[in-house]
Amino acid sequence: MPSPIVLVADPLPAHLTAELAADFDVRHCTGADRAQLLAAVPEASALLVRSATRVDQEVLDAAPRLRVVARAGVGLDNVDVAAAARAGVVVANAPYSNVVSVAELTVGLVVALARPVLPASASVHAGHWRRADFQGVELAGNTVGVLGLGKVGELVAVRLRAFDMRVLTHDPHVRDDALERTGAQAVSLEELLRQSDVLTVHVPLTDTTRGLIGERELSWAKPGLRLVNTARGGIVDEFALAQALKEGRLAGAALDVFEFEPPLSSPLLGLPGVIATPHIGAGTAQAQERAGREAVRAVRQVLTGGAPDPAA
Ligand SMILES: NC(=O)c1ccc[n+]([C@@H]2O[C@H](COP(=O)([O-])OP(=O)(O)OC[C@H]3O[C@@H](n4cnc5c(N)ncnc54)[C@H](O)[C@@H]3O)[C@@H](O)[C@H]2O)c1
Ligand SMILES: O=C(O)CC[C@@H](O)C(=O)O
Repeated sequence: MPSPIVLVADPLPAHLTAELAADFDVRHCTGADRAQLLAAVPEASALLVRSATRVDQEVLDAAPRLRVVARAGVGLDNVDVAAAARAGVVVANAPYSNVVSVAELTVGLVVALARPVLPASASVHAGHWRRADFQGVELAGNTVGVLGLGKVGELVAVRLRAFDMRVLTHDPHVRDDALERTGAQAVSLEELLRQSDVLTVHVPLTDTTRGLIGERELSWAKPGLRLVNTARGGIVDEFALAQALKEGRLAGAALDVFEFEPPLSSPLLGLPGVIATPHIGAGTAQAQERAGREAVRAVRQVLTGGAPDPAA
């Protein structure tokens, strides 16, 4: 009997896909366009993705043999989980694989907004020595608002408490034990914006969180707010954010994620005070290894008939 086909649609560590190739027919279509994906998927029993490949009804319809979609990462907004369930396809993600990496990048961005490290470095490289141009603010004593006190939000809160920041949170499903571990105080979304010097976004992108931080919410912002988003584009309205930055109501923003990636037409690109990174929250060797390993394990479990770990 021929080996089941495992289609690798986004880049994963090569040694992990090589391990799978010992037992399955592993085929790669990383960097493929939509038409190439649709052409490759009909034979596949398993599909391995990260955040770039959109697995929607059209892909599922084109894949009658598909038994598992394994997402090497946390967010499942690129997978139509309900459609997969209807088609009897297991969806598995790697919920703890990269949360430390995302939290560490977030803290780095919070620091980089408070102390203008990036423009100062560019200035020195350009041959200048302008110490007075790069005054920042201390984080100690500032208030950070953590929007979404889940796995990443909690790690960020604990790390920023160590900077002597006061931590507020807004999360409709917040658990008491998370509040205890972080020392965060739960407030409404409006109070979060009114009181925070730094707002950091850690909610998933869903129908209810799309546009959660828009014009109205930014009108509540404490003057000089600095905003960090390492969760998903689409949660923060990029046009409303750009307007608030241009009007000087916000002091800066750091974004690892954009509504459209790459964000070629984002109003935020080129704005002073904006730090932009190319969705690298999970971009560490350790996170990639863990996420890839969990995804590969899910594929193996489903294709060999073991009980799969459910997506979280
Ligand atoms: N930049 C990256 O590379 C990267 C990597 C990993 C995860 N992420 C993103 O980070 C997100 C968060 O990850 P996580 O592991 O902390 O998820 P999580 O599920 O553990 O936590 C999400 C939290 O958001 C809360 N929430 C949901 N709706 C809310 C709302 N309307 N207002 C306030 N809070 C709300 C939930 O109650 C939960 O506590 C992921 O969904 C993913 O999109 C990005
Ligand atoms: O594909 C990636 O590495 C990004 C993953 C990240 O956004 C996640 O949700 O886990």
